[in-house]
Amino acid sequence: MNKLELPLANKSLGQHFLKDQGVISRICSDFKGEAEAIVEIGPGPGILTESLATRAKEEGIPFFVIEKDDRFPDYLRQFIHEDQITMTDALAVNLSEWFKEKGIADKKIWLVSNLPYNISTPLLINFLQATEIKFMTLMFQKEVADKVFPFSTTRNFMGSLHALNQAYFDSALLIKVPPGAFVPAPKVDSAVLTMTRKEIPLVPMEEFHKLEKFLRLLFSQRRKQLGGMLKASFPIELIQQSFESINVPLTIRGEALTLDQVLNLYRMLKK
Ligand SMILES: C[S@@+](CC[C@H](N)C(=O)[O-])C[C@H]1O[C@@H](n2cnc3c(N)ncnc32)[C@H](O)[C@@H]1O
Repeated sequence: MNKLELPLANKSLGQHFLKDQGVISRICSDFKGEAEAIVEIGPGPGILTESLATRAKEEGIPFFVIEKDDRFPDYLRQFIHEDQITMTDALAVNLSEWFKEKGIADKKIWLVSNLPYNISTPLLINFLQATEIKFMTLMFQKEVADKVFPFSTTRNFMGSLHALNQAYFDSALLIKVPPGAFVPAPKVDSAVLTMTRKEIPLVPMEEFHKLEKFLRLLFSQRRKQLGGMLKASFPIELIQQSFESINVPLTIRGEALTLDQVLNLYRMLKK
């Protein structure tokens, strides 16, 4: 059968279709021999899905996708079976329940996505909390990738997304991707991160929301001195004591903290 022509991209669903074979094969060959099940979010017309389906078959491992755009099942059925496709809003899915339904909750799940950029951060936050996901290969807009895992600067550059991600995953840059690798070309550069869940999280998963809330506060005004900013939320003596114990002045700005310092502050100031 001839492959169906690519449909028109729907910008409101963040659709930019990958066309660069080099990028496609780098993504699809990540975590070879380690993943026990594959999940793709936002397969679209199946550009990554085709290679992922071949790999899943070769390795004899289950493969499922979640897509929101009703136009795509016809395309996806060229590569996978109807039962492997869930048509819904990925943001609304309780992933742990869904993994159970699919019979893959006890497998080491590898999640792959060329993310819809408009919702990449809330999706990532959901992925971090689904502990069945052990590996991720995710395409982000470069600026967002850089916040998750700062790779384009050599100086320390702490932020809330970076700290949250590093508490649960070890990350690295897999590949930078120029706009020309997609149709239609986005206005921004992109980057793919490869991420492995830490065996022991730096902060227990039960405290995820508490940590997230604390980090939002800590990095809410990046340019402000932390001591002054935190005064509105914590007693000054506690702030002084905490900063002394991690050996930083009250005048420090959030972005200059190390991950250890951020997490120690969290442990001392959490409510
Ligand atoms: C950047 S495109 C990637 C398409 C294809 N995987 C590729 O690599 O070329 C993002 C995909 O996510 C889908 N998408 C957008 N919002 C979604 C949502 N809330 N839930 C599930 N899929 C969504 C889009 O329809 C689109 O197929």
